[in-house]
Amino acid sequence: MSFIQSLTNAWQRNDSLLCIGLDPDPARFPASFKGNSDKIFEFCRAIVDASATYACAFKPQIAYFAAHRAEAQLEQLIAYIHTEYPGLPVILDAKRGDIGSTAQQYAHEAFTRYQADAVTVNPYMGFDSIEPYLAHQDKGVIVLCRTSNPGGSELQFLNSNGRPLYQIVAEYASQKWNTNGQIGLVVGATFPHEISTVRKMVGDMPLLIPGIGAQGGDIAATVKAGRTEQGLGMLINSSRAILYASNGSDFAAAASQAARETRDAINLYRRPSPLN
Ligand SMILES: O=C(O)c1cc(=O)[nH]c(=O)n1[C@@H]1O[C@H](COP(=O)(O)O)[C@@H](O)[C@H]1O
Repeated sequence: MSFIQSLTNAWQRNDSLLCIGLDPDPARFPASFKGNSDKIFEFCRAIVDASATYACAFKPQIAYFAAHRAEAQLEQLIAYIHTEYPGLPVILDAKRGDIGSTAQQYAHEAFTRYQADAVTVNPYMGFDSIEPYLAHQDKGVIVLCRTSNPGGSELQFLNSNGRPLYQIVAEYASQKWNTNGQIGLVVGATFPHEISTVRKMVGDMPLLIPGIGAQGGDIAATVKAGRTEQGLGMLINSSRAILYASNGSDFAAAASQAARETRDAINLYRRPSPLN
């Protein structure tokens, strides 16, 4: 099944637009695991088991594994999610960007080594740096467009033929590059106005929207700006606010509660109503 099909099923099955980011930082683990990078899989497995029912996807961030020489634990984690929660997509957050021959290796890494269902990519080097990912035709390719960080504006808002550069990315991604329906875009929850602009430009294309929770993005404004007519179309990501909802022995229960509350807060605004 393609990434887009599994995502659409997961949106509906779990009644959720919440993507849970897996950014394991051993320094923030609860006391029994704290500082122990051999426990990354165990920590993430507890989070996954506690929160999968409230999620439409999981998004492990590769740096949090590679920095601790925990790539094998990342492989184990993605395999675990696929086995225990079949149909729930895993997005590898890698944000790679390189010349075609190297991008081919990065695509192999994401889709063959790690078996991810989708990957985040950086479009700065142009279409030939994205094309090798699209060769994996059932996989999703999620292109950075208007990122959540304040510094993103330095380049993404630069005037390009009368329009900010991020709009050119949205236009190329939706009209030139998306020949097989595999592409999504990253638009930060910290910029709801831009979410709304991108949504108008790209129809129902999936938007990965990080920036709620620890980065302070507003859930109501985000959902109203990004929702499609069907009340779908978004993967709204939260990582730290769920992973570290508690640093005590109740961390998994706290993550479960944070995930449920975040999913429910998102669902309040999924469909237009006289109140929203
Ligand atoms: O591609 C991403 O996932 C991403 C894009 C972006 O614009 N901003 C952003 O925060 N992210 C990632 O989303 C996650 C956000 O984490 P929290 O701020 O803890 O919810 C991190 O793993 C970031 O690397």
